[in-house]
Amino acid sequence: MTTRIVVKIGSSSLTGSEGGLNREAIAFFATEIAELQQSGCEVLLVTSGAVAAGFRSIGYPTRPKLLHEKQAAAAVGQALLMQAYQEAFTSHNITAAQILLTRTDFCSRRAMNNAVMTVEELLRQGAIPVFNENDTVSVDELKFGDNDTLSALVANLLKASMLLVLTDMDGLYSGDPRKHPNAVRYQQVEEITPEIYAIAGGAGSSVGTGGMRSKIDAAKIATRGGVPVFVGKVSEPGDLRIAVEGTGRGTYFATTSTSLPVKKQWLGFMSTPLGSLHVDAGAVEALLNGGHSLLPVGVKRTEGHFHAGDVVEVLGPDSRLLGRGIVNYDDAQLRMIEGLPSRQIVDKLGEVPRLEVIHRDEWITLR
Ligand SMILES: Nc1ncnc2c1ncn2[C@@H]1O[C@H](COP(=O)(O)OP(=O)(O)O)[C@@H](O)[C@H]1O
Ligand SMILES: N[C@@H](CCC(=O)OP(=O)(O)O)C(=O)O
Repeated sequence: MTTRIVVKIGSSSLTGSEGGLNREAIAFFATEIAELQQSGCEVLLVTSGAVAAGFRSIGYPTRPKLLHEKQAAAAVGQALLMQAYQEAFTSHNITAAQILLTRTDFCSRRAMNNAVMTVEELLRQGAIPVFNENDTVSVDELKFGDNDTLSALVANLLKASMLLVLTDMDGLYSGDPRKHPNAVRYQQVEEITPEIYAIAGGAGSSVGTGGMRSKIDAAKIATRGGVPVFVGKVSEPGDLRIAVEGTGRGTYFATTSTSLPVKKQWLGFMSTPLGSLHVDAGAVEALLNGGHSLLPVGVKRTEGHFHAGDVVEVLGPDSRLLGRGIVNYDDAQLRMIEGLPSRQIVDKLGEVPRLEVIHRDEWITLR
């Protein structure tokens, strides 16, 4: 079986604080990827850098912060970024193909399947699919923002053997090394616990977006989907291959013992929840430890507008997220039966197809 590798390159590896593209860096990564491809791997690239590449050309002195300015910069920069990759890959006789995605593309199973088929065809033809978020059309509240999450979703969707998240730091440290010079590096993370989240900080450079925190988010999504992850630095010839082989300069995240089926991956990481249900302590116990369905009796409050079959998120009494599920009632029905024992549901609503608010088979724990 061919080894399928997703490589994500962050803005911090491609540009400096003054913006513009570091063409030497792009040529270096293209050479590393070409060598991996020549050794028989299929490589998919997820690259940031559109905003960083474009902001100076369009007249902004520093990386813009406002959405419409970032979108304008990305409209200029994405073309420059792609042109630079095309040139760099052409010198290795490789064709690069651009794929721009938004979060909403992942909400539609049809759009998603279509994207998968296109990518499979590109790989069959020996091309390198080059992904980025479609920054110019993404609306703020639905943006990935950084590309770490996007790279994890791509890795899961395309059933990659490994995800490599390349950045300017050689892995996860016990604190941001820019602020804690004595921090120590983790070579291997077996499980992403709240302690791991606690040590991961935000972006270190003025061009990066997500920092280590969003890389941990990405690692969680990918490892739960069965894809092991490397987060680290690739800067010397041969480093990418070494990272794939397991001795790279960075941190390796092991896959979880049971990987999620595609439907639950979609539910947990790709769907867009349309409402929130606040539940009581008994429901928390039933969902997290009992493997039970959520019943109306445990629901305290319903927020948002949704229909039966939509995805909602569920929050505990402390307002912390517990997970997501497919809801069996619309929001107006649910408000009528919040807190009621199951025997009273029929009195309120008449016969209902399913008594549970969320069935256990249509639930994913995200805590
Ligand atoms: N615990 C940590 N270990 C390592 N790096 C960290 C940690 N917390 C925060 N960071 C920061 O995360 C940065 C990498 O993320 P980011 O700037 O978003 O890069 P990229 O553009 O490559 O995605 C590092 O430069 C570092 O300053
Ligand atoms: N889609 C954006 C990504 C923004 C960004 O900085 O992301 P990252 O460097 O991966 O934290 C771009 O191309 O500029």
